[in-house]
Amino acid sequence: MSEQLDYTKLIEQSDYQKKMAAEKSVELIEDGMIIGLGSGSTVYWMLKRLGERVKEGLVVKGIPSSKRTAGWADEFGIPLTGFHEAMQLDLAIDGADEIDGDLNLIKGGGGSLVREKIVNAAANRLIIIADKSKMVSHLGESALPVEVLPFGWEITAKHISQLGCVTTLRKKKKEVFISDNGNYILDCQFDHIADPKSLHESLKLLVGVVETGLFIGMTEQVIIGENETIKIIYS
Ligand SMILES: O=C(CO)[C@H](O)[C@H](O)COP(=O)(O)O
Repeated sequence: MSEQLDYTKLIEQSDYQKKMAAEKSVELIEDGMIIGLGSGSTVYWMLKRLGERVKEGLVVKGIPSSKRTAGWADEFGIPLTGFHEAMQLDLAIDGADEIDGDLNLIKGGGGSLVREKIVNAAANRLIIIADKSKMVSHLGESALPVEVLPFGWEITAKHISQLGCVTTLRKKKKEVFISDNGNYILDCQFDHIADPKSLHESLKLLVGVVETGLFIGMTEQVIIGENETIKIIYS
């Protein structure tokens, strides 16, 4: 019974930290900006707060990095646009699964890594929001998501595993998970990612690989919710 209670408390605590970091990030949004809208549960809180500011009169447009984010933005009244209207974004705000000391990231836990990378790369500044559990000394504690074409995914998985990992085809409710782009995700568990940049480059050379969840040298600032406080880390 007490174990059950502790577990519930932990969930609530990490959610609270995500909300604090997310709300802090919305302070960086100014009138007239085009914003890259990331994906995930931390971004949910950012969208909720941004929606409140839009209702108060803030004029912004967002480019969503997933269908789910587009749905939430709609729900909160945040106007959306696309790259046909804006090729350069003022700011992107996104979550992460792991963040190392150089602010390199693993992303794609929610399966939106390709669109997230396109949106984040088009932004002048990338702000990452997270709870403190996401900070790691080295990337690779959790599996690295890699989006691959469905055709021949088995052979792509074999080539990826030859780089020194165990690959698992992502499933959701026993069905193969399909990304917003109609592709598969391979979750690749390495012992330790010693050199994230060269791993990313090696993966990108493999036919069938669409994109990796390694986001190297893109982050300007990380906002971490830590218990009752906020920690900001600059690159
Ligand atoms: O990369 C992502 C989705 O593809 C998310 O940003 C990442 O998984 C973090 O999610 P959460 O905020 O729910 O912890």
